[in-house]
Amino acid sequence: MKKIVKFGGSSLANAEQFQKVGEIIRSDESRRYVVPSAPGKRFDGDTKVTDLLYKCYNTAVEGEDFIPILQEIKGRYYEIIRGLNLDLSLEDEFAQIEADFKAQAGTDYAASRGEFLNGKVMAAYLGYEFVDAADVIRFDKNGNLDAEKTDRLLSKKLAKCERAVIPGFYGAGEDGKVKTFSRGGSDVTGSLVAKAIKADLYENWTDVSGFLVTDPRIVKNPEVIESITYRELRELSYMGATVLHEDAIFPVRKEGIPINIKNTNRPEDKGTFIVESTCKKPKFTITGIAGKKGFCSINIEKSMMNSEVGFGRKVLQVFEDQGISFEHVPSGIDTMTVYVHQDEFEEKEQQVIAGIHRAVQPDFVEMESDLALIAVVGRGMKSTRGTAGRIFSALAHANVNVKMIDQGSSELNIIIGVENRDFETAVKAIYDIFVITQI
Ligand SMILES: Nc1ncnc2c1ncn2[C@@H]1O[C@H](COP(=O)(O)OP(=O)(O)O)[C@@H](O)[C@H]1O
Ligand SMILES: N[C@@H](CC(=O)OP(=O)(O)O)C(=O)O
Repeated sequence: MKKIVKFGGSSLANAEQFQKVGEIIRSDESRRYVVPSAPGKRFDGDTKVTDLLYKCYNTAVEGEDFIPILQEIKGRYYEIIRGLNLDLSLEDEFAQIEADFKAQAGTDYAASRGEFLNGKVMAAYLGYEFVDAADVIRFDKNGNLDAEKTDRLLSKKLAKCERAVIPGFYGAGEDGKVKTFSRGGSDVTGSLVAKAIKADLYENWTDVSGFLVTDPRIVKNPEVIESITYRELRELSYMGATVLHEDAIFPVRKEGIPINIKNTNRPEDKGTFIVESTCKKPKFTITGIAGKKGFCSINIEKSMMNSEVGFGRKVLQVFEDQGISFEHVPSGIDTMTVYVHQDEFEEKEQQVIAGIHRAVQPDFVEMESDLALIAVVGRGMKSTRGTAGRIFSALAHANVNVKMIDQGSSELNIIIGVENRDFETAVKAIYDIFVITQI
């Protein structure tokens, strides 16, 4: 039996958390490969080491004194080292980091040092071998993960390690330059390691007892999802359920390796199992609710749009030419609406509008910003009548105005657009109807 265990920043924020992690790993012989994140927040209002590193590096680039911030980061690691009574010095590593910051080694390199240093501490604490992710996780020249090469390098290296610590979040290009995944990317590293070692299980340890039906920052103590399919999870994590990085699913999904989300502070809780498929019926009609704020809609109207072959393609081409990806495109007979991320769209707004006018000569283009999208996801929805009806009556009761509805053809999810200010109310109302009152 081989398990890979990934611990998030909340599980490694200080020595006390490290001790819990140590106990978890030592209590099961098969927990042989460990992927740590950088130390996270120790308390509400604290700063993650990764954020301190970004700040420190930006200060260096601006030519200002970055040493006090670097000292603060060093303090975080020595607090852990001392608390664990480890005989470990990070002086050489910090001297190197200081020199590299002066030489402006890059933002990704800077951010990656959080995981690099925590990997060193973890390896010393457990007596496991340290494997630098820069040697085994490869990015191509466009900055995308080279999945095949990574798999080859990782499996070759780890075949020779009985027990190893591989820091999360980063790898390197062919030229050796360090590159990180997007935020939360240690989950992806865990998944890549799971695939490479053909793990029986990928345990992802965090500060909640599994994947919850909805975000605990919106609904107090939501129910835990016992089991969820990769497809459902992909929808939820893409739509903002931050507990697992949206790209962490692909490597393990190919191999059918289950992921178990577990709580470092309550290891006895079963957590959530993420699997390829399951005949277990979900406890409720829906599996989960997630959502994101900050979208913008561009509504295009033109009489007889329905008979103009190629209309949609021409409109979407304008977005493509500006490098903007679209989220949803609901359409009517003479209307078509494109939903995009507001931050991506705002700076190119006028070019897009001009482009649409040139491409399709619309009668009318109207925009609306500050919108939120909510995804209601569940494999059980397909076989249940009235799901959409229940959602909309709950939203009407909560006085939420629905701006857009999009039901995927898989019937796995329903996407609802609302105003940003109604977002939390809408999520609570949907949770209530399906989980609390169940009417
Ligand atoms: N549906 C959800 N289920 C569980 N946690 C969620 C969900 N949506 C958002 N979260 C948030 O995700 C957090 C865990 O992810 P993250 O902060 O990345 O943890 P870690 O530091 O362990 O990687 C939880 O503390 C919770 O606030
Ligand atoms: N430390 C990185 C990568 C990461 O995955 O962290 P965490 O596991 O704490 O979400 C970040 O803050 O983005």
